[in-house]
Amino acid sequence: MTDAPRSDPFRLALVGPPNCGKTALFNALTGARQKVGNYAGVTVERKAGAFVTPAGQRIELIDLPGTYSLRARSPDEIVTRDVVLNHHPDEPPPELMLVVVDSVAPRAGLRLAMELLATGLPMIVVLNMIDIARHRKIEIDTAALSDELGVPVISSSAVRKGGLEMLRAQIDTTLAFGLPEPGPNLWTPPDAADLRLSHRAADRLIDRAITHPPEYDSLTHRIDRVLLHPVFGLGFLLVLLFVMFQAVFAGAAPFMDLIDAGFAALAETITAVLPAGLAQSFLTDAVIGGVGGVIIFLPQIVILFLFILLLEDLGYMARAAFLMDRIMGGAGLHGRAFIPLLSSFACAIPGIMATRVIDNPRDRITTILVAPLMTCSARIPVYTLIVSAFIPARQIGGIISLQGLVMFGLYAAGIVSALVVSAVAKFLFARRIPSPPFMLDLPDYKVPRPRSVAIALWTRAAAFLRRAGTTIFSMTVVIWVLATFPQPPVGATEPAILYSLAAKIGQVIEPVLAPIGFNWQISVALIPAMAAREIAVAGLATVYSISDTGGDAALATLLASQWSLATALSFLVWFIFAPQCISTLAVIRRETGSAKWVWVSVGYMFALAWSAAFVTYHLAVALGWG
Ligand SMILES: Nc1nc2c(ncn2[C@@H]2O[C@H](COP(=O)(O)OP(=O)(O)OP(=O)(O)O)[C@@H](O)[C@H]2O)c(=O)[nH]1
Ligand SMILES: [Mg+2]
Repeated sequence: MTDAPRSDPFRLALVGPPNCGKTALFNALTGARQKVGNYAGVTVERKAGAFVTPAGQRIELIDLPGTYSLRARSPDEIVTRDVVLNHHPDEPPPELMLVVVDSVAPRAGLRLAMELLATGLPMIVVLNMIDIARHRKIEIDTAALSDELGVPVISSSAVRKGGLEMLRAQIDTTLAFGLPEPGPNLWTPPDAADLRLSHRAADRLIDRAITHPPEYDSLTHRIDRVLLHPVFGLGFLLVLLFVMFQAVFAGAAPFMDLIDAGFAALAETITAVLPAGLAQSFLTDAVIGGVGGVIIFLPQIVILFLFILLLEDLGYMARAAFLMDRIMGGAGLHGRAFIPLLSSFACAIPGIMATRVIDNPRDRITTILVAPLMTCSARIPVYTLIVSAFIPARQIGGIISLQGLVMFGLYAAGIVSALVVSAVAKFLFARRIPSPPFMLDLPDYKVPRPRSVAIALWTRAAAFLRRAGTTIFSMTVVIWVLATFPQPPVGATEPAILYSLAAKIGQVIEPVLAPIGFNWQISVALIPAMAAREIAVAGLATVYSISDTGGDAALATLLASQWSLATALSFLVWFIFAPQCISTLAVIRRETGSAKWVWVSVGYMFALAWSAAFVTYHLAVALGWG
């Protein structure tokens, strides 16, 4: 037995099948705030954190994507395999594995534990979610499991107070006795027959050590009889999405008014205190008009994220994927594409990363190509601004807001075009290759915990505000400078902004965008908006408030008086398709490992954006909305 703690940290890794609570354990042990969710494939990257055991031993803990076997197929599983089998030359292998097993559905985890024994690495088997198992009166004989496997087996609950005590104590015990030298690595990729055999071995283990109460008609099964019903289930999903977008639009309105009033008061104070001039213009036009004009959308973004987080934690995501499988399959999308695409409603970047759960490279690339068409939260400010400026705030039938309906239509347009593009891609490239069958574990429903939802919501709201304070702010400053300088010559008769560099740049680009009804002000806002879509709003706000000499009219009012409905519609359609986000393109480059797919994305999306906007604009003009 060694007495003093080792000075350099021990390297421990969390390994286990998807959705067994590895990240929840990681967060609970290290105090990190990595994303957890009640569906398979939440973690797709390796993440490291640190903590100190009760005995004072420093630990470096690695959280890994879930996998059923080291015979990795999809890119996320390969991450796990490479850490466990030490395929990274510059990273030492883990010294101890914490093999996490879902106590309620232990088969996959126990089978994996048996497979991992062959790697020769020491391990502790952690029966997680023991709180649920106890609640269901599932009896687990950990001593028997430990005897059979020949390794320590303890139980834990990542979400209950005191649920980690045994795990911490066991880590100390294992380390105090000195880790055994890793045995020889005898692991070989199991084939189908090996897997069948080892599943049977896992079943024997379960028979010996785990007793289930007879006939447990769980709440999950009862709920699923309705929610997975081919007709009611799909109806429920549609109603749910509809309510979600109505809530995003209508529920946020009072809060947005409040923020708006706050900024208006601030602008008034500034105009009263500072003399008219560059400083006043910078603060009111760039900072308040531009950045403030984006921050106003925080309530909508928070409501959208709240819905997504609740659905993720409840365990509804995998059900929605199951319901959509037929429809998506018809469009040539893999069933596993659903969760990445739904995540893209928040932001295409995590959405594209989530495609790592798709093992077939062709299916994965198709999903990556269409993910940016889903309406990400950065489009919310753009859509809301134009919708509130041009669509009357009427109620249909007294309950459904017309503006909310148009928003819903914009989201639907993104979804439908993603389906069409993937169908075309399938038709062009892969007509004869059948898609493999879709298998996705349906997790048990879990009541979301308010604390973790609140933390996750705060993390996302903070990220939005940080973006407003950094990327959006700096781009807005650039636009303000361009729109302010050079200043008009003495005795100039035209509006000052027409002498600025921005006007000159806008006029150069205008010929390309004039056929789709865009003026030079829009052209000026679009280029910096490549850094983030919200900048289009901040940019328009800055340009229009610099040129607005009449006072402090809201941007929506200004736009309504300056743009035709045809231009507004064309602008909306442009933002459905245009690849206005450099970060997304960078992630496509990284995840596909080639610049080719970046060019394919940029090319098809700009082409689609321009032609769809062209058709929309001319159709609208023909209808007399020019
Ligand atoms: N009741 C209960 N819920 C838990 C426990 N551990 C995790 N959960 C929940 O189970 C779900 C899955 O947890 P994650 O930590 O995301 O699972 P994971 O193993 O990291 O999943 P992947 O990253 O997809 O492989 C989440 O909804 C957690 O809140 C537990 O001990 N008890
Ligand atoms: Mg995880």
